[in-house]
Amino acid sequence: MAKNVLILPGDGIGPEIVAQAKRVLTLVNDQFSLDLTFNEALVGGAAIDNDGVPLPEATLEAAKAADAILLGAVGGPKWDTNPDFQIRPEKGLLGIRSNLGLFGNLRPAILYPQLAHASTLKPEVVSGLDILIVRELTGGIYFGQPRGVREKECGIREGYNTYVYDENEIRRIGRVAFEAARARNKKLCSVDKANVLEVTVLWREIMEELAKDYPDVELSHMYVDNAAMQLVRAPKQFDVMVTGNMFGDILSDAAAMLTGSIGMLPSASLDVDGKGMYEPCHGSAPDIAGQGKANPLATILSAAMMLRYSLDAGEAADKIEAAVSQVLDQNLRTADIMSEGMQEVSTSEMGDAVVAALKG
Ligand SMILES: NC(=O)C1=CN([C@@H]2O[C@H](COP(=O)(O)OP(=O)(O)OC[C@H]3O[C@@H](n4cnc5c(N)ncnc54)[C@H](O)[C@@H]3O)[C@@H](O)[C@H]2O)C=CC1
Ligand SMILES: CC(C)CC(=O)C(=O)O
Ligand SMILES: [Mg+2]
Repeated sequence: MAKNVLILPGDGIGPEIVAQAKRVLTLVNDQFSLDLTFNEALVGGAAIDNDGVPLPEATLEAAKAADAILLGAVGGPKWDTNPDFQIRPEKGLLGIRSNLGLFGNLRPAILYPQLAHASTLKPEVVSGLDILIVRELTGGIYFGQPRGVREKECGIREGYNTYVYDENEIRRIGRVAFEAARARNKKLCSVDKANVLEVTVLWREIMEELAKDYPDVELSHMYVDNAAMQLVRAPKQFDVMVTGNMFGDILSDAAAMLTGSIGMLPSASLDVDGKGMYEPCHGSAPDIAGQGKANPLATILSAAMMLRYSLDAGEAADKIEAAVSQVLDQNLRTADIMSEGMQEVSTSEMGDAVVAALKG
């Protein structure tokens, strides 16, 4: 039966990187007779420009109807000064995540051995790195109410947000993380700030409670400030990390650099049934948009995750990941992962190389 993939290019480098991932998907669709169909819709700044809102009703309906979603990135300076905070590109992305219940964000940080020298960290610190950050995606301070900017009685303005998780939200992301750890090296580190924030005292308590169901998984806890430090000091001590929305956002960008570039880090955002949206961990990179400099590999690897997790096409996913490895073996590098002796290529040339490797 045909399966529909909704493509949301978004803003900045979004359309450039998604175009390369779509070429790859179109090719494996033929090679593996996957019977995929593709639709496209607007989200983020592109949707604000066209429809006046970052998440048009038609886009949300198409997202709900799709079997899987591939997103580029949203945002950019053009919309950053919009006085109505609801009419910001990022609200479009957050709206899809919450409306579709995509609470489970998997962000694997894997160092391709060919890129050991592209990382800003010493090769011996990062070589062989393979960690998974499990980030809660539809709760925490990014969604908590109340929020806003108000005026105090004295006339001074104050901004406020609410960091809130209920125990069910913690339990369901905890289960995702324990299951992932069970399928990997059976080590789970829960990251919190339980020395300061009550919400994360509860988080820690629920993780401990869940641990009783997973006696084969070794659970540890770490404060987020230490976790940020440990990630750059000795990242290979981690197997799976689980944390809330904001801490996961920050730690995964830090983890991205361990792999050589944020342009290498894919992600999956899954609901309770495993339906998902797939996107690179980075943003719309306005500083390099339109210049053919963006690394499309995180998006191509996100497409591979989509095939594996939502479209029952694990073999096609394996083939894409092998093709990415092959182009790195050919010494082809976009600017962000460029190092001495390598050949610098543009976004579309990197796409050409992956397509050529897939055609073998
Ligand atoms: N998922 C999403 O759609 C996200 C959107 N954003 C939005 O993106 C915009 C820019 O945010 P920034 O903080 O600058 O983060 P960013 O991730 O867009 O860029 C940070 C740095 O990494 C570089 N970079 C990012 N992706 C790259 C790639 N594929 N290849 C090569 N270099 C790459 C950029 O050139 C920039 O120097 C903002 O409007 C922000 O809100 C930020 C993060 C996630
Ligand atoms: C809404 C996004 C801008 C959040 C983000 O940075 C991310 O999901 O990585
Ligand atoms: Mg982020």
